[in-house]
Amino acid sequence: MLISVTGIDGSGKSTLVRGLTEALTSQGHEVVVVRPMHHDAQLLRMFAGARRLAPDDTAWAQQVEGFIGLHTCWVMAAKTCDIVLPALERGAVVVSDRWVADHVASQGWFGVTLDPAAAPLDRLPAPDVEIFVDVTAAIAQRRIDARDPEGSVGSGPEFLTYFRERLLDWYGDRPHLRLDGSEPPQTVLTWALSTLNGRLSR
Ligand SMILES: Nc1ncnc2c1ncn2[C@@H]1O[C@H](COP(=O)(O)OP(=O)(O)OP(=O)(O)O)[C@@H](O)[C@H]1O
Ligand SMILES: Cc1cn([C@H]2C[C@H](O)[C@@H](COP(=O)(O)O)O2)c(=O)[nH]c1=O
Repeated sequence: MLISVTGIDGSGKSTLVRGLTEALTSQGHEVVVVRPMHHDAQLLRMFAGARRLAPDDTAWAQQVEGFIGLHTCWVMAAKTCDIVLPALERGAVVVSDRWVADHVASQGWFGVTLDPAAAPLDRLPAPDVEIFVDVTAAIAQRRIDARDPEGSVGSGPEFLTYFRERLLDWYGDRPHLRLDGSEPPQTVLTWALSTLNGRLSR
């Protein structure tokens, strides 16, 4: 089973992923956690360098953001082939910290339109359960400020507001489990498990 956990930065995705991993492992499931969009530090420095090379050149900036957006799609494809598909084939529960929804919803902020014909997103497996941990931008920003006083890539109230609105659009009529991430972590976990345990025991 593939479970994706989606939400704006600071919404509590990683916290929920950790709770799910612990709970499902203790029930006897093999749980594999993946962060399909996570870039290593060297790649992030490369992106930052590319942005700095010509900061006032709009055409260059668009080219760089387009490259980063598309590159991330291929990172997801590679991690899916290396980690997700083999785990699903042997019957493990895969818990993914972000999935396609996160990437598609955030890219407009960077001026990037992902062309499904050029990006492999349509070929990635659809999650069996999509969990959307939803919090307001203000709550997320407070948590990010407390966690990363230096700031991080996905921060800033305007970005978070944009990202959340696009996620709400994305999930408009798609089946998903939306959880109120402003509740305490244990409450969010209990809600998620009550849905998952019904699906996993089938
Ligand atoms: N339900 C919650 N209530 C209060 N605080 C929470 C809750 N969930 C997570 N937090 C805290 O908020 C911060 C962000 O949580 P977490 O790292 O899980 O979010 P995230 O969505 O994975 O963030 P990012 O996408 O930026 O990595 C952490 O300091 C965490 O302890
Ligand atoms: C939401 C989003 C993020 N990214 C980038 C930003 C980070 O480098 C990673 C995500 O890392 P995380 O630790 O797993 O949150 O990916 C991106 O390229 N596209 C996005 O939509």
